[in-house]
Amino acid sequence: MTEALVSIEWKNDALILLDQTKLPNEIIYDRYTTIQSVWDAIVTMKVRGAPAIGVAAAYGMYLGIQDVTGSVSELKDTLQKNGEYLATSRPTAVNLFWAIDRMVNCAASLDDDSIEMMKESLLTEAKRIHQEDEDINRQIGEHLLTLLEDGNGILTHCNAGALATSKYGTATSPFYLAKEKGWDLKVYADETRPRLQGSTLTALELHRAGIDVTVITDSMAAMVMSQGKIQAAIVGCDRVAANGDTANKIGTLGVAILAKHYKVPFYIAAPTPTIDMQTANGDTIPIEERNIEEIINSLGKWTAPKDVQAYNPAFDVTPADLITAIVTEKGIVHAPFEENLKKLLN
Ligand SMILES: CSC[C@@H](O)[C@@H](O)C(=O)COP(=O)(O)O
Repeated sequence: MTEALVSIEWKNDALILLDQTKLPNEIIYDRYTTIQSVWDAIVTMKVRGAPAIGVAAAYGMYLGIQDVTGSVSELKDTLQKNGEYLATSRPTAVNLFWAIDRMVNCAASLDDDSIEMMKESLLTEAKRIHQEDEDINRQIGEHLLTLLEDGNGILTHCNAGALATSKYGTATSPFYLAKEKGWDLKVYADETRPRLQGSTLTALELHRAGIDVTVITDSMAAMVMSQGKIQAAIVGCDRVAANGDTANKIGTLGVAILAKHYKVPFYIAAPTPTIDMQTANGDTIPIEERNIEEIINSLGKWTAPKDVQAYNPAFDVTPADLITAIVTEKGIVHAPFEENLKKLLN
């Protein structure tokens, strides 16, 4: 077991981010002191994963008001504008917009404070968002663990791990907690084309934690399920719509369809900030499309003709009827999701 990697930290008045694009080969931490650099880190996926994007955005909002010295209303206007700017970084993970709103609403609730006090309160709010994420993940893990048994094989896709969050991860949280209990879970990590978050990140963090992890290519998931090696599939999410339809990393939908075929329960690990009751269903979740070079030139060389057409949606939507349960920090939600999510959030 090697020391756990911390992907996001606030230290000496700066945001410290582990550059996830360099993993697993290099462990490089960069220091961020401007909102523009935080925006860039989100766009280039140096920080990625819905909760980590939200936490980074909250600190980015704080960094963006450092030069404001005028009135309280000037500070609020700047915060609003900065929120609109950060919101252009990535479209799918609702945690980004949720964290921006939290910071704007925090400022709105501080009418009478001096500008310095407001800045202080906004830093406290960003730190609270950061700490809450850690607490939420542990609780999600405890709920997920009640659905598993010692010795189970679990398939996961992408990285909904400690690297994508403050600690524990969401989908990976039960793996860490099972380890604390002395259970032996066997985790299969889909490599997750095209950016390989499963092999570069999930395999790395679980391997460092001494958790039994096996990397497979995405196209092997059907085979391992057909061999009876998988007792549950657990994935994270970038946005859960009001009816339970869930956007997550491209390839998740395929895993859900396979799970249904092989009668394997398919669980979404969902922190409540990732549940978006304003979006009625999956049809209106904005799906990010990324540069096609991620597909045709991502392995250090061209893997297709340079000028060929390619299509690179970064997320897909799993319809609610393929989901066995949505596991949140507040409890486990089953169908009918719309009704039960409303009850959970009230
Ligand atoms: C706890 S992270 C949940 C999701 O954000 C994760 O599964 C995922 O799809 C991440 O996508 P990414 O494009 O790497 O940001």
